[in-house]
Parts: sequence; structure tokens; C-alpha cells
Amino acid sequence: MAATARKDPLRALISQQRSLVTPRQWAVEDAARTGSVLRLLGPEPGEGRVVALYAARRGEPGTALLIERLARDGWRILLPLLKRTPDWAWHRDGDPLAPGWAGIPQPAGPGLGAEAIALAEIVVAPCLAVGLDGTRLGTGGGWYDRVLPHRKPGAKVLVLARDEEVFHTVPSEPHDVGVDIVVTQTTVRNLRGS
Ligand SMILES: Nc1nc2c(c(=O)[nH]1)N(C=O)[C@@H](CNc1ccc(C(=O)N[C@@H](CCC(=O)O)C(=O)O)cc1)CN2
Ligand SMILES: Nc1ncnc2c1ncn2[C@@H]1O[C@H](COP(=O)(O)OP(=O)(O)OP(=O)(O)O)[C@@H](O)[C@H]1O
Repeated sequence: MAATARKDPLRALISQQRSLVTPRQWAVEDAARTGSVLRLLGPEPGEGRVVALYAARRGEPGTALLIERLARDGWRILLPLLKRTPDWAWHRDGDPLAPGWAGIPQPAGPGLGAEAIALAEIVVAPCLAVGLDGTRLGTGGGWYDRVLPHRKPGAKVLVLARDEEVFHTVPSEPHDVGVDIVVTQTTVRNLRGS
């Protein structure tokens, strides 16, 4: 079966599993993933360093606490603007986020263009599933596959996932962009030995 046809059943399975996770369980897991990412980025303040994150909606590995902590540590934060064509806007500590496409929180703007991702040294991307070979299964819009090629050379792509969403490999197509780091509630994996 073609990869594209194998993606949807896996998306449905993971979405079903995620729908069974209680708010309490999300909070515990999110706290663990947040701690791991903060440790990975190092103890010193970000001081103007740039990270591109996603603003999670309910039912995705959370980023609210991570965004808050990074902003307070001085990191400059890029968040997606939820148009079909990828775009980014700055998010400053305390700025309100309003629900956009599919209820995902988004900053007010202005849009900086897809290429703004090139400012970031690390990109925290959403996934539904991830392979230890670096394959990533997203929600199906191709948004990250279109924007990640604009990232700075050497910028790491990190995904947040649940333990049961990590496989040896997941269905992928030539346009799919690989992942460097996988953070779950129990593990941090550097996939490219860097
Ligand atoms: N939390 C989270 N953020 C994320 C993603 C995600 O999966 N989860 N994305 C994962 O890829 C990207 C968003 N993907 C998108 C895919 C399609 C459209 C879209 O079709 N927008 C319409 C309607 C806009 C509206 O209603 O305001 C359009 O532009 O016509 C928007 C965003 C980036 N941010
Ligand atoms: N670089 C690209 N340029 C144009 N179209 C693309 C590109 N990457 C992906 N697409 C298109 O986007 C659609 C969805 O791709 P795919 O199923 O890989 O999304 P995804 O990786 O799950 O989603 P996302 O990247 O938003 O998390 C496909 O029809 C694909 O052809």
C-alpha cells in the first residue's frame, strides 16, 4: 500500500489513543516533556536566541508551559500563523493567543513570512507519530513539510510525542522532512547522533 494510504489509519489510531488520555495524565506528561526540553536547551538564559514552537491545542502534547518558561528565560519565540501557507509571528511573554484554525491558539501577528523559521536554532514541531529513523507523521496538511526546508542549516527539529507514538519507522513520502530529536514523557532521543 502506498505510504499516503497507510498514513491515515495510523493517524486515526493515535487520535483515538489521545482521546483517552485524561487531563491529569496530559498534565503529568507535559510537565515531564517540558522539563526535558528545558534541560536540553541548557541552564543559561536564552537571551535573544530564537526557538520556533507550535502552540498545542487540547489533545496534543502540550506546549503552554514550555512557551511560558522559554519566554521568561529570554528566548525569542516564533509561533505558527494558521494559514494553509505557512507563516510565523513573534510571541512575547504574556501576549494573548486567540483560537484560530481547528481551535489552535495563535498569536495576533503580524506575519513574518515562512522564511522567518530560518531565525530559529531549534524547531519544536507537532507529530502524531514518529519513527526512530527520523520519519514523522503529522496531521496531514503538509504545513511543516513546506516550512521546514527554510530552516537554518544545522537547526534541529524536535518533536514532542507520547511513548506509544514512537515506532521504528512510520509511513513517509519523499517530501517528508526528518526529525532530529524525539522527546516523550520518559525519554529524550537524539536520532542523528549529534
Ligand atoms: N498545534 C498545532 N499547531 C500547528 C499544527 C498542528 O498540527 N498543531 N500544524 C500542523 O501542520 C500547522 C497548522 N496547519 C494548518 C493546516 C491548514 C490550515 C488551513 O487550511 N487554513 C485555512 C483556514 C484558515 C482559518 O480558518 O482561519 C486557510 O488558510 O484557508 C491551517 C493550518 C502549524 N501549527
Ligand atoms: N514541500 C511541499 N510542497 C508542496 N506540497 C507538499 C509539500 N510537503 C507536503 N505537501 C503536501 O501536503 C499534503 C500532506 O502531506 P503529509 O501527509 O506529509 O502531511 P504531514 O507531514 O502529516 O502534515 P504537517 O507537515 O502539516 O504536520 C500532501 O498532499 C503533500 O503532497
